[in-house]
Amino acid sequence: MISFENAYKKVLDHSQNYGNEAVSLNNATGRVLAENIVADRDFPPYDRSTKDGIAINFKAFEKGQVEYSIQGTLAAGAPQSKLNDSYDCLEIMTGAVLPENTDTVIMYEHIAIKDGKATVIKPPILGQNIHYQGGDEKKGAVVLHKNRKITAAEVGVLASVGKSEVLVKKLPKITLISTGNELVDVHETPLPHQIRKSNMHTLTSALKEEGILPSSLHLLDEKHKIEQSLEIALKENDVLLLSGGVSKGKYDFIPDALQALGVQKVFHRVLQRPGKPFWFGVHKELGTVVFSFPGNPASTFANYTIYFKDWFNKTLGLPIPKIDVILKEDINIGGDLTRFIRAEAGIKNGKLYAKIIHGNGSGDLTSLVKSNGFIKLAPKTTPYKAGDLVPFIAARSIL
Ligand SMILES: Nc1nc2c(c(=O)[nH]1)N[C@H]1C(S)=C(S)[C@@H](COP(=O)(O)OP(=O)(O)OC[C@H]3O[C@@H](n4cnc5c(N)ncnc54)[C@H](O)[C@@H]3O)O[C@H]1N2
Ligand code: MOO
Repeated sequence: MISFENAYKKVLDHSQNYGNEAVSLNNATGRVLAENIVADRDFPPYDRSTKDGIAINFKAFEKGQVEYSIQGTLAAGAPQSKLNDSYDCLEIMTGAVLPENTDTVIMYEHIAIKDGKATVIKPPILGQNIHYQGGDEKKGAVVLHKNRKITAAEVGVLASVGKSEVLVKKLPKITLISTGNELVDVHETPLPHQIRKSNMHTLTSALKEEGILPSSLHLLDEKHKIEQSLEIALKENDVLLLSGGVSKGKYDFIPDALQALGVQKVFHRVLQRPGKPFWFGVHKELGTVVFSFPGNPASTFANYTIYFKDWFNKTLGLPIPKIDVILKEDINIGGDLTRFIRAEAGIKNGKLYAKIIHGNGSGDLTSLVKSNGFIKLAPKTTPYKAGDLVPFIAARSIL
């Protein structure tokens, strides 16, 4: 058995690069940018008015002029115009190009208009209400760096630089595989000795949040059948996520089957709870990465969150989140296992605290919905104390 830290490092060391693909802008949300995005022109591309009002030449005001004849009106979308007489003004709308021979915009609320003349009520400051050309970004500047997750704000920037197609990181092709004769489908009524499959649905839902639509497969505990199906799945996928069949039972065929099919074991069994019998390996020729999680629903979910998500982030070039929380209560874990304890993190007085959610061990799925992640406690013979700072692995948004 290896330590958690060692296992975690080995998993991250096997992060992959699946290359890039172009997607249309409207399909880019949630994907990871694979190219630097450069401003194709200055931002903004011209000196623009930020208010509806009048554009003046400030020198006229400095010389004591408060009443200006209105030369005309400028709408956004009209080409640049010119103020012919420095002692007149032009009405200007928000977003319109500042006319030549003007340098200051006064909003309507600060003037009074009567008989084609505008009278200043509130004295302006030179250059007010103008968003200058290149004030946000100069043409050629990198406005978005690659390895960034595309959200609504990035989509807006991509649209404004004319990117109707965007280069993003390719996502791995994933199949989820559940194992076990005791499992029946969700729509079925289980017999007293059966249970409904939940792991595949949990993982499908988790992967959907990452923009991946996985395939899924169920294997009965039959050695030959397992090998046959795994052989095909290994060839057709980049990643396999399995649940069950990896501990010491008489029907736990998965580790042997994977190795017989050429998947190189990186490790099996980790000094952690839950999720101890985790098996991880890579098929060197095919490049398929195999996460074979213990079947207990809470163990599958914990190991998906702890290992797969960080592997996935690293694979896509995204940062791996690191959060520390303050323990709300004492807890004694002892022993030699790294513990991942379900907890509810929340902010109080600007600080992030974690309340432990007491559950019934790895088989207890219901306590997962009461938590928003796991506190990670390294093996320690003395108790952790309320007030201690410990790492937190978020399984959902914590705010
Ligand atoms: N002698 C030992 N026995 C066990 C050990 C051990 O070290 N020595 N480890 C225990 C730990 S810890 C875990 S975790 C489990 C993991 O067992 P497996 O990975 O072999 O999983 P299964 O036996 O197939 O299933 C365990 C449990 O989870 C239920 N299950 C499985 N798949 C699903 C699914 N898709 N949806 C819902 N529930 C599922 C299954 O019915 C079992 O109840 O081993 C311990 N034993
Ligand atoms: O390692 Mo198991 O996941 O504790 O029940």
